[in-house]
Amino acid sequence: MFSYFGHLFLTTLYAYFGLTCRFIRNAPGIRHCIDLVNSILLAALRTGPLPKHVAFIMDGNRRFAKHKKIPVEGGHSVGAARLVKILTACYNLKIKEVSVYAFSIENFNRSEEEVKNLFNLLRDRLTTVTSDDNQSALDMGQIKIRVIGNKSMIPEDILKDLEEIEEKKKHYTGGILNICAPYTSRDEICYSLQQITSDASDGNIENVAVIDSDYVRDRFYYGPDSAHVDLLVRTSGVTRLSDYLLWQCNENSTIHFTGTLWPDFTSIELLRILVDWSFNRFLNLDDPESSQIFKSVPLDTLQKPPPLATVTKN
Ligand SMILES: CC(C)=CCC/C(C)=C/CC/C(C)=C/COP(=O)(O)OP(=O)(O)O
Repeated sequence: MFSYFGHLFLTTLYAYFGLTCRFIRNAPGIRHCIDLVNSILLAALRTGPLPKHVAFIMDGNRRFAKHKKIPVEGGHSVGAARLVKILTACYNLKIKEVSVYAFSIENFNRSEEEVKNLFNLLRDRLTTVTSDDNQSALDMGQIKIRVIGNKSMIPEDILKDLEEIEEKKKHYTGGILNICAPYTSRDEICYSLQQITSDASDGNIENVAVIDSDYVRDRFYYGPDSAHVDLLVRTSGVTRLSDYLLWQCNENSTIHFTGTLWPDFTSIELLRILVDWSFNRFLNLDDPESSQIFKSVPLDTLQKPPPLATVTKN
């Protein structure tokens, strides 16, 4: 119960904080107060349930660029800077694993120039945030970086640099950042099937019954080390999954769509989403067993079908 009221308090504090910020955040000297309230909020949020694995579909970079009348690559660049801020917030909250849809296989249909710019941006940003003198949250938090997807589609020079970064960070245990590029779930499932067929033709499968869901998952680009996704956030008002993490989202995953364009997506908005998630998880609203505690009528009596003997046919 204490925790329940703690969460109520947190939500109220958050609403107040969010409202105040909007009006006063540019006033001189106010930054310190905001940072202080922010750390109190983070500490309070950490006392409740939090997702272990959060994924983002970072959508809306080009529309942002169009609104701001800047070139498309400017939109992607602001988007990448925003990602670093969001990752910092996630790792400060001790969220163990974050996945981002940095490049869908479908994105190869964009102009050659945009594709080239996106890969360069990916390489350059990652090199900067992981360089030894950068002191970013990613490095300070000992975050392992993994490039997840069909690596054979990545230009050779970029792949070489990305693999160097992966190699340098592979022993880190503070958290995981999965950069999905070039990725689609269907491609990942096909990849797993190819591995399984190859296992079979090598004579390594004696009984087909060994091919269960863990066996299929272990042969994904993601590999066996990943947790299922607890929370998937898509920005920009588009309500599609775009072939992202179809297997990794299970029956308990929450999908959150927000109208905010990715470059405008702030850690405050992420906090609000996490408060909602945490609150729902605390009340366990999706779980009929535990939600009975909060309802006066037990759920099973609400939906009970009539006994078979009383059903009459006309
Ligand atoms: C370090 C690192 C991982 C950097 C990633 C950079 C980044 C933010 C990539 C996202 C690219 C992308 C295709 C965004 C979708 O918006 P869109 O281009 O589809 O925009 P739209 O929805 O307005 O058309």
